[in-house]
Amino acid sequence: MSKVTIIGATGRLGSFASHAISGIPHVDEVMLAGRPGRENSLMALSHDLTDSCAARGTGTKITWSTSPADYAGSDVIVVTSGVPRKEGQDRTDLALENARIIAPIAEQIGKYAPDAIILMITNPVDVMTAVALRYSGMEPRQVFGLGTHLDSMRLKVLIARYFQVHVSEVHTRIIGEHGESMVPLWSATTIGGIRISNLPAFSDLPMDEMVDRVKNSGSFIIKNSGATVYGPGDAIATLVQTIIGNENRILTVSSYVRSEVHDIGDTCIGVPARINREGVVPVSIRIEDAELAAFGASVEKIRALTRNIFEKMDELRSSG
Ligand SMILES: NC(=O)C1=CN([C@@H]2O[C@H](COP(=O)(O)OP(=O)(O)OC[C@H]3O[C@@H](n4cnc5c(N)ncnc54)[C@H](O)[C@@H]3O)[C@@H](O)[C@H]2O)C=CC1
Ligand SMILES: O=C([O-])CC(=O)C(=O)O
Repeated sequence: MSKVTIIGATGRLGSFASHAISGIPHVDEVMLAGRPGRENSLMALSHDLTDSCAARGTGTKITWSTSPADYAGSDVIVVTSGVPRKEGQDRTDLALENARIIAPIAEQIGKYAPDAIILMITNPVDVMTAVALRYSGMEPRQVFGLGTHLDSMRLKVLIARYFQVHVSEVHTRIIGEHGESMVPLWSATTIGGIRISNLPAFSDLPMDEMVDRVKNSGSFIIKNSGATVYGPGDAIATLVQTIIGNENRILTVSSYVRSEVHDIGDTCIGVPARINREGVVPVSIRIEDAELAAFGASVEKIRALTRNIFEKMDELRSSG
C-alpha cells in the first residue's frame, strides 16, 4: 500500500501534480491536503480526480484533509504550498515569505509522518528544501527538492532538437541552483552514449543560448500563461514514481550535499542523486575546472541565502 500526500493541492501546480501522481502504478491513495477554509475546494478536487481515475479505469483512492494528523502513513509528501513569483520577480525574492509558510508545515510533517520522504517544490526550491530539512527534524535522505531536474529535462529537449535525435538518446545534467546560477554539465552530456564534445557539430552548438532559454523558461511561461504547471507536475510524478517503484534512478535534484562534489557542500542544492524507496543520496562526482568554479559560486550563493533566511526565521520566532 502506498500513500502520497500533496500539501498545497488546491494550487495550480498542486492540482495538476495530484492528477499526474494519481496515475502512477502502485500508488493506492492520493491525499489532497490544504489549509482550513479550503474544504470545499479540496472536496471538489477529490471528486474530480476520482472521476478521472474512473475514466482511466484505475482504482486509486483520492482522499482529502485539512488536518496535519492525516499526514500519518504517507510514504511520500509533496509540498507545493506557498506563493509563486510574479512577472519580473526572481525566485529568491520569495524566500522569506515562503520560509514562513514552509517551516510550520515541515514541523507538522516531522510530527505526524516522521518516516515519510518529503519532496519540496515551493520556490526558491533549494532554500525551501533546507527549511524543510531543518524544521522537520528528519534525516537528509528523507528531504529533497525538485532542484534542477526540470532544468535538466528542458536542456535535454533543446539538445535533442538541435541534433535531431530522440530525447531518449540524450543524457545531460544541470547542477546547482534552480535559478540564475545553475551550471550545465557539458562534461556529463552524451548523445547516443557518445560524449557531446566528441561530436563534430559540438563546436557550433549554441550553448549559451540554450542555457539562457532554460534559465528563462519559467519566467516566459509565467509571463504568458500565469504559471508553470505541466512541466513541473510531470517532473514531480517522475520523482514520486522513482521512490514508490524503488527505481534507483540517478536524477538531478536538490539534496543536502556534504562533500560529494570536490568537497564543496553544506547546503541543499541540485546534484545527481540516487533515488529509491529509502530516499535520496547524492552521488560523488568529479567535474571539470570551469564547471567546478561555477558550481562553487552557486553553492556559495544558496548557502548564504539559506543562512540569512534561517537567521531571519530565528529572529521572527524569538520576537514571538
Ligand atoms: N520548483 C519548481 O520547479 C517549481 C516551483 N513552483 C513553486 O510552487 C509554488 C506553488 O505554485 P502555484 O501552484 O503556481 O501557486 P498557487 O498560488 O496556484 O498555489 C499555491 C498553493 O499554496 C497554498 N498557500 C498559499 N499561501 C499559503 C499559506 N500562507 N499557508 C499555507 N498554504 C498556502 C494555496 O492555498 C495553494 O494551494 C510556488 O512557490 C512556485 O514558485 C512552481 C512551479 C515549478
Ligand atoms: O519559474 C518559476 O517560478 C516556476 C519554476 O520554478 C519553474 O517552472 O522552473
